[in-house]
Amino acid sequence: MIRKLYNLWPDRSILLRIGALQAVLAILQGLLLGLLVPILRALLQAEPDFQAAAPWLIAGAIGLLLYWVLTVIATPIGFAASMELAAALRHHVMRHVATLPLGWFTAANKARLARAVTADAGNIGHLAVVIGAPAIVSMLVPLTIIGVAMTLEWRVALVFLAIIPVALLTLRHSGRIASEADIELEEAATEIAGRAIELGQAQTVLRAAGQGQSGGIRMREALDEHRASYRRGLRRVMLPDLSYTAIVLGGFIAILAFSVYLLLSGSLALTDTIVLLVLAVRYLEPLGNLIELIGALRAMENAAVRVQSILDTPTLRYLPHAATALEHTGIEFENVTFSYGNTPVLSDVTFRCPAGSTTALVGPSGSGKTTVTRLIARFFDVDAGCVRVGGADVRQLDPGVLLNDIAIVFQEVYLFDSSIEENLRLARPDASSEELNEAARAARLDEVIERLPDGWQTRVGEGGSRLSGGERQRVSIARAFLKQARIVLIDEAASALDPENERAVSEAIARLARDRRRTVIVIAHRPATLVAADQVVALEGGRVAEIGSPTELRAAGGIFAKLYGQYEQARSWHIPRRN
Ligand SMILES: Nc1ncnc2c1ncn2[C@@H]1O[C@H](COP(=O)(O)OP(=O)(O)OP(=O)(O)O)[C@@H](O)[C@H]1O
Repeated sequence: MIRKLYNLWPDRSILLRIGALQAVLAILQGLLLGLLVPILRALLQAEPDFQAAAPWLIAGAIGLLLYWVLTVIATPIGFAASMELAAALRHHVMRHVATLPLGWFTAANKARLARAVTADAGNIGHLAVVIGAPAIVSMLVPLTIIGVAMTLEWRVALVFLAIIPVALLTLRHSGRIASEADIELEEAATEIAGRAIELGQAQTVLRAAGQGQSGGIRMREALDEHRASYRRGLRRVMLPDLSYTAIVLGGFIAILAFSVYLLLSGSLALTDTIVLLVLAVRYLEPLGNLIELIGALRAMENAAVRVQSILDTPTLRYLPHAATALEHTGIEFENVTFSYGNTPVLSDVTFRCPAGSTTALVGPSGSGKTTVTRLIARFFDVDAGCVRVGGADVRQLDPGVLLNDIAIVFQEVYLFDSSIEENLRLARPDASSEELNEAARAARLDEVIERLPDGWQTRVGEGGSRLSGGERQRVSIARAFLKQARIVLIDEAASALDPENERAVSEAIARLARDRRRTVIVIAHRPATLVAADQVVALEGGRVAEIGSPTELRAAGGIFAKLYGQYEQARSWHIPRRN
């Protein structure tokens, strides 16, 4: 896993440089400690021999200087490398999610994504360097010290060596538990982030329903769970951590006891005993640090697993022989079956919208109308059957080709917090001002712009909050005109707009549909839109219940006739009639 991530490093030679530098630093540290042997031997005599110690002291000073210079060089290289890895990871993840089906973007996954590109990528980059360096030091310094101890007293050196396997075994166990605790804690943290996103998105709904507090309760639950898992984690890692510390301390006591025994039995000189004990302290210190390093290493590995799990999410697949242009603008559903996860939504849906026609999609709430439009724009892929646009399976169409020719007018129109002009230009950045004006006129947006304080340059607020729902929809319809899209998918507002917007939006939709160069599919709620359609596809429970012209279906007295009656009734309640 970690190797996979290291492969993402843009310039891997930098890793070799860091590794080599750290190895040199570690060996240098060990050798500097080795210099203690001749120095202490010369100085710890009854008559200290400064002359004998002097060359070793000079060598030590030069070694220390070299150590300092190498550390100064290593620090910025490590910093640059960690930034590079984090940036490469972030780009990689963002490129990947841009190709995922829209269904993937749930609140929980948005939270995972946010953590992956912020904390996780940053930690991986940082820890890769921060752990890498001391890990090399913590391995090489003890090994160098064992080499030095061998030259002094091989039997004590063996005690040094014997500590390693026992320590590593405990370390492995402790690392596994630390890793499990870290995974649990991270899951709780992601849950908090998901709830926070959900809470932000649902504010309007929660407040409107007087449920602002219950939103807070869900958040508090997540926070409590996070705190609890933190405490659980601490309790779980405490015992293995303490055992490891006990082994390291026990190791020192063993070295001390054995060295004193050898001293008392006359086989080890006092100076060598002191040197061995100094070496033992320096030997055990990096071993002691390993417990923290292993925790950080596991945390990094877990972060890498989380990032990798996003990178492993399958992207939309493209069938071979990609079509590079639409032959016509007809749309066909052939035995389409689709579910969101395990929830079946469409079953065996078949219908055809000839090029240039207008099709009204009707059906009770939840019957799958919006899903039909999403499948045409390939926000999701069908489970079975086939959706064809311009004669080609949408999975064969280059995404650019498909979306260039499709404009979508959603019920809830999202606008960016910039000017009306910029929001419109999204549809065609190179449009001339004449084309912008024409699109605005066609969508009856010109009347709205005239009223706004700064006209075209008026900022619309986040999500378009400074415009009414109907006005936002007019912007969206103007985008469709401007884009000159040959296929338009419209989700007509189900709730009644104010009379002025109602008329303007209906007129604009009718104008879009009148142009026979366009194929229009409209999820229709207004009797006027329904009557103007060439055909009606009525869905019920995810199946096609009726297909025919509006007149035929009204006469047939089925589901369409019933819905038509309901819509008419609803209109008569909501729209004040003027006589
Ligand atoms: N992203 C999603 N994930 C899971 N289920 C979904 C998702 N979107 C819609 N559904 C479910 O799929 C079913 C069909 O939804 P769809 O929005 O297509 O119906 P609709 O006919 O357009 O409804 P409405 O008229 O209320 O907008 C519903 O039961 C809905 O809850």
